[in-house]
Amino acid sequence: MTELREFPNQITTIERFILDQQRGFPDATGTLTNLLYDLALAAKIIASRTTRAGLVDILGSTGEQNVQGEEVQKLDRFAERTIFRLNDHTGRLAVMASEEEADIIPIPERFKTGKYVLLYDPLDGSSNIDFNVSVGTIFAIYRRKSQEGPGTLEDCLQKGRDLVAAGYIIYGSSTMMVYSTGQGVHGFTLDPSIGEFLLSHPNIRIPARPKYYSVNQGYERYWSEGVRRFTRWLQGENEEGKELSLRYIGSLVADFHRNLLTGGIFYYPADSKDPDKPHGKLRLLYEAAPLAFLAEQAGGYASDGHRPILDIQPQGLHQRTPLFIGNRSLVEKAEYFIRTYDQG
Ligand SMILES: O=P(O)(O)OC[C@H]1O[C@](O)(COP(=O)(O)O)[C@@H](O)[C@@H]1O
Ligand SMILES: [Mg+2]
Ligand SMILES: [Mg+2]
Repeated sequence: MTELREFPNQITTIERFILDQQRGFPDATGTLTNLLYDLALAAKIIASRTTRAGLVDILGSTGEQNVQGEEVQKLDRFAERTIFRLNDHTGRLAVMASEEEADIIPIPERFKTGKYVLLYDPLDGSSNIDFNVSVGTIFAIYRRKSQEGPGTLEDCLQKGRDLVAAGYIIYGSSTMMVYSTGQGVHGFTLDPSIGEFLLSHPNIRIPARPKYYSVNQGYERYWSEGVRRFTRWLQGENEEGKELSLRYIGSLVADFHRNLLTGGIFYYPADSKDPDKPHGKLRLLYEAAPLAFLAEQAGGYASDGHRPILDIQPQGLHQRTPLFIGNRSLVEKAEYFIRTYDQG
């Protein structure tokens, strides 16, 4: 009988791992290291609610509407407050911005500002919160562009290519934190019995043989010709004999995480469903760019159907973008179908 290992061969906490990575940068001041620590702590606090969701007052709506026009869930609000309150007073940040807040989030005047910029989707997969389906948090870290003092909108509108670090937390059957500082993608699993994130998935690489495609096929009638033909190709209408299986959770973090480990493609294309959202639903700054950074670090690729997500210059805090992300061969195939069958 296979003996179940109580712990990984090597027990490495996220703190230890981040510190070891920092050693590679003699000029490092430890500020980024501490910022990642704070995000790991925020993840533990949010996980302490998600793992007891039905027992604590965290399910359901707040009755408010956010800048996206979506109903704000109690867990959206709790996650938002937790990340803000853990980062507003540390002196590490110049400014923050969140998917839930209309404007940039300044550092309170009574606190010092610092050299980094934190952008985040506090709770991703909100439509799944009340049904015990995996949800997540997504974060993106940039260096400020402005000199000193309060950070600016310009500090938040940076291309994904300029990311210093990005990652997500997934609150699922286990809680994991997956991030990259440009030195590969690494995953840590929270052991609630000791309250530590331990290294469980070092150096994640997207497998070359993809297994799944993930898209909300309920919107097919609103898709362009190119996207519809690409989907047929994924389903097996191709000479390469490729046939992928469909998986769609409806939480971007969870769909991306699965495909990162199994190989595959997630896409949320532009569609004609909602004239107010001609560029699809997902947000460039809080969702597409940070995950694109991870995808490329793991050997994959992310595109808006025409160009790399990481090369898009953001024009606004809540700019939306079509997203095709996963194995490079599949995303490039999507670009080929869109280029071939969709004008413009
Ligand atoms: O219900 P749809 O249209 O398929 O949209 C699902 C998508 O919307 C999202 O929930 C949007 O993110 P938020 O939950 O952060 O608003 C993604 O996680 C998910 O991929
Ligand atoms: Mg989201
Ligand atoms: Mg969200």
